Amino acid sequence: MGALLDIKGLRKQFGGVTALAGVDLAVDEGEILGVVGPNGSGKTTLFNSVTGVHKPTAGTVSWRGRDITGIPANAVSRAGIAYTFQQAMAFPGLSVFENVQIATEHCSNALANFPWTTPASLLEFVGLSGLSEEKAGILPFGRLRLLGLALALATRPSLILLDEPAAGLNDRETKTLVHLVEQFPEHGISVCVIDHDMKLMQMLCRRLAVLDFGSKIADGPTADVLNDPKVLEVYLGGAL
Ligand SMILES: Nc1ncnc2c1ncn2[C@@H]1O[C@H](COP(=O)(O)OP(=O)(O)OP(=O)(O)O)[C@@H](O)[C@H]1O
Repeated sequence: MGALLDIKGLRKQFGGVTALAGVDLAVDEGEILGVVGPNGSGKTTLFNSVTGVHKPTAGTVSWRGRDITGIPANAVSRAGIAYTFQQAMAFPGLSVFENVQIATEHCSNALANFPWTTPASLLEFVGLSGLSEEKAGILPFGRLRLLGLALALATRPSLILLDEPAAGLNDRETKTLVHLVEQFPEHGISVCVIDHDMKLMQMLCRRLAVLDFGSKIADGPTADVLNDPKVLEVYLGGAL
C-alpha cells in the first residue's frame, strides 16, 4: 500500500532563499512521524507547502495517491489534512464551546467511526469541558493549545500536522498533550509533528526525519536517527 501523504522533490524558494531544496517525505497510515531540524531548516515551510499556505516552487504532494500539489488551504482541509499552527488560532471573543461548534459545523468530512462528532465530545476529550463557557481569549496558553487541538480534530482529519505543539507548555501540559496525541492513530488519525523538544519527540515518534538547510539528512527509527553522526553534527556537534 502507498503512503498516506507522499511528498516528492518539494522545493520552496523565497527570492534568493532556498527554504526547501527538494525534500522527499512519506507519512504512512497510522504513524506518528516527527520532523526535526535546527532553526530555519525548513520545517514550517514544509508544512506550509503541503497545506496551501505557500505554493511550492517545484515537486509534488500526493494524498492517498491523488496529486494535491498547490491546492488551496480549504481544499487541503476538506481532503482530510488538519494543521495546528505555532500560535493557536481561535476567535478570542467567542466562548470555547462556540469556537469548537463553528469548526464542527464547517466540517464536511464524513470519516467513518470518528469518535468526536459533537463540540461537547471534543471538549471532553481534550479536557476543556469545564471551561466551555469561557471566552477563548482569556484562556491560559496551555489551555489555548488544547483548544487548538480540538479545533483541528473538529475537521475530522485523517492526518494532523502539529507545528511545535509543546512550545511554551509546562511538563504537566506536555504530558497531557502526549497522552492525547498518542491516541490519534487508534482512531484513524495519522500525525506528523514538528518540535524542538527531543524528549517529546522520543515519547511520541517511532520515526524521525531531520531537515538541515532545506534538505532531508536522515529518516528512520527515532533511536537510529538520534545516534546518526550527521544528525549529531547538525546539532552543534553535541549529543542530543
Ligand atoms: N515567508 C517567508 N519569506 C521569506 N523567507 C522565508 C519565509 N518563510 C520562511 N522563510 C525562510 O525560509 C527558511 C526556512 O524557514 P522555516 O520557518 O521553514 O524554518 P523552521 O525549520 O520551521 O524554523 P524554526 O525551527 O525556527 O521554526 C528560513 O531561512 C526562513 O527565513
